[in-house]
Amino acid sequence: MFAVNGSTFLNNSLSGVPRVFPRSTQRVAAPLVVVAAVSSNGRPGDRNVSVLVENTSKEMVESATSSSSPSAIDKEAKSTVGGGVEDVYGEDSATEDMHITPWTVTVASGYQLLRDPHYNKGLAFTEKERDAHFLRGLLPPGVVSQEIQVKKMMHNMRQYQVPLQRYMAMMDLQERNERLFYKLLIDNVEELLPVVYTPTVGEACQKYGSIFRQPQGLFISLKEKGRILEVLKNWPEKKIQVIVVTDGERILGLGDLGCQGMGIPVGKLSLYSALGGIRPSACLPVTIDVGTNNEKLLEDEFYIGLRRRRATGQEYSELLHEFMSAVKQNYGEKVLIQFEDFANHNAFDLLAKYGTSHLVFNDDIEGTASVVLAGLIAALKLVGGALADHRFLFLGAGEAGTGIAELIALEISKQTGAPLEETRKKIWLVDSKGLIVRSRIESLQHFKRPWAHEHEPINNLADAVKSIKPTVLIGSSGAGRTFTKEIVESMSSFNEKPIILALSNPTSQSECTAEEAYKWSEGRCIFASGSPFAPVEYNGKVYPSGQANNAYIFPGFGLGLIISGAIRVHDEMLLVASEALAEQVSHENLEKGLIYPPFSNIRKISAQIAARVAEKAFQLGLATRLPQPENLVRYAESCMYSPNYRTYR
Ligand SMILES: NC(=O)C1=CN([C@@H]2O[C@H](COP(=O)(O)OP(=O)(O)OC[C@H]3O[C@@H](n4cnc5c(N)ncnc54)[C@H](OP(=O)(O)O)[C@@H]3O)[C@@H](O)[C@H]2O)C=CC1
Ligand SMILES: CC(=O)C(=O)O
Ligand SMILES: [Mg+2]
Repeated sequence: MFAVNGSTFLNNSLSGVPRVFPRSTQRVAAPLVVVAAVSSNGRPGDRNVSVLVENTSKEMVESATSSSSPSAIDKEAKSTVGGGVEDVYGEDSATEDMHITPWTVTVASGYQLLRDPHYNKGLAFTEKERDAHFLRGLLPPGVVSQEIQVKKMMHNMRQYQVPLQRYMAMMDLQERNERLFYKLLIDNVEELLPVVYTPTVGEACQKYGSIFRQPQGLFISLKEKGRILEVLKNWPEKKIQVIVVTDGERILGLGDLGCQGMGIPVGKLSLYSALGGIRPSACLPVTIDVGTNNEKLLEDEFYIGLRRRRATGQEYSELLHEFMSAVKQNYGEKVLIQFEDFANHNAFDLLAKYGTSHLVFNDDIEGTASVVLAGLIAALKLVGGALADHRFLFLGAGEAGTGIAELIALEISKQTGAPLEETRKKIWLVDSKGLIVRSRIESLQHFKRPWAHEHEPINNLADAVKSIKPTVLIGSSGAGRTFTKEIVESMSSFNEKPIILALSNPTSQSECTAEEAYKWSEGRCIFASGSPFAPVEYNGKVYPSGQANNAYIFPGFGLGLIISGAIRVHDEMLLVASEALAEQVSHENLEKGLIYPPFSNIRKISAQIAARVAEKAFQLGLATRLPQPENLVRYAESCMYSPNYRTYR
């Protein structure tokens, strides 16, 4: 760490680039707005705001609207008045040739309240609320609790045989009754995670155009170049804390899905709220549409995005730069921007470029690294030895593969004191052309070069396994069924307990299934996968397997950044997040062969991760939420969003 011009540089970064940050940013509480008024510039986003009726008196509405009411418009103007009888706000007194602002100030009551997903409670509105909020007659007379609503929804969900129908039912619920959606997801996380997240979200993105009903998130396309700040202001929520952004070029292991990648930021942010307790209103899903190279989508009449091939080079980077600048201008220094499912030829560069000026996190590179390191730390309790005693082989040398590799090397270096260049030598990667070796260095992308060790060329994984004899085999290729019987048997021939992680998503792209891994290793392997597999029965024994997915990390990681008011991400935070997650793996989990804790406990786990990340932010001088809270775990828990209904006056 070193200081230049009042900024501190941390020269230790997964992206290989020092992260830089100013030291003196203070947290400033935003004023509480009770009644939203029509803005003087007539922006729709500022204008059409619903507030609960109990907060609003007639005088407040009048005073809030008077400054910009069209009654202030020059009444001397000629021409006819086109609106008939003058309305209460004076809008109709504007003559036909005048420009007017089409604004409304409404209270969320009656019919509108039932259609506002933030406030709607459906049949759970009490008798008193039905009276106070003009709901009489708009609902059937029965009153039910939120618990009964959850029970009914789960009953209905289980009737659907097709996963995509469940996904659509969940999205409909999110659009209709947000709190019920989150209550359902939190209380049934293990059952519903595969619906709103991988694998089903993958299929949803592939078919996004045909299942599209209501837009979710913010779409920023090349058409909006030069106006991105304006577009951000169209989003109805103002206090954004986390943005998940994709350009749709590498959606899970499914490739370029263009604008239809929107399912991913929407899904990830649902997990931010359900698993990490970030308020839904503070979350903003964004898809940047620069076109797609997916010919099938370009020809699909239901495709929702720009019908052009992807912008690259300057056209691409200018749009991204405008977006990054607009975000900072609109939301300030402490909004977390999570890059998700960008192709690797952009992902590493974006992380390096904006890591020094924004609070950015690449989930595929950094979140995945942290979750896999956690699983490996836990697995050591089953296989023995220290990390440094193991040999690692990856199939896939992209974002996930090289990100994980770098964090493992960093952890070994931290534990042993050996230089990073040395610890990297324990790690080998195979890409589509074979083992990454020194003789290939000239043709390698920059993020692969640190892994080009001395070795004769090998062009396939099976031979690489035989030659390297890894103790840990990690699949991060996006290529399904690539861990063959021969490969798993080979791993099992020189390891008593081979560690095999098939990280690729969705299930169709998994390098092998749980059943294959346990069967081919005769029940000896320690297995986890990116998408979930049901427990496997082999030789009379049941083997449950864990989910090695960054969903364990990013919600708690983001919470930690937010509650500490962190202004930059640092690799040390990834390491402590891994340690915190590994500590949550119990003896009972390990006895079953599980190297991750169950998701059912995830909010408590996220609070632990958040506390450690926040603590690290304070230690590094990156936190701005001062003074530091005494008990960070309790503080993290107290900050978490609860989906329980609120009582309306
Ligand atoms: N479980 C989790 O939490 C996460 C899982 N993932 C999953 O990991 C997968 C990869 O993601 P990411 O790293 O971002 O993707 P990238 O495109 O960055 O990297 C893919 C890598 O796999 C290599 N590859 C592709 N096909 C083959 C093949 N048949 N044989 C050998 N190597 C191959 C590519 O080789 P080349 O470079 O030569 O083209 C490249 O090195 C995806 O399926 C994604 O869903 C990603 C993030 C998190
Ligand atoms: C899990 C995830 O981020 C991915 O597969 O891309
Ligand atoms: Mg991803």
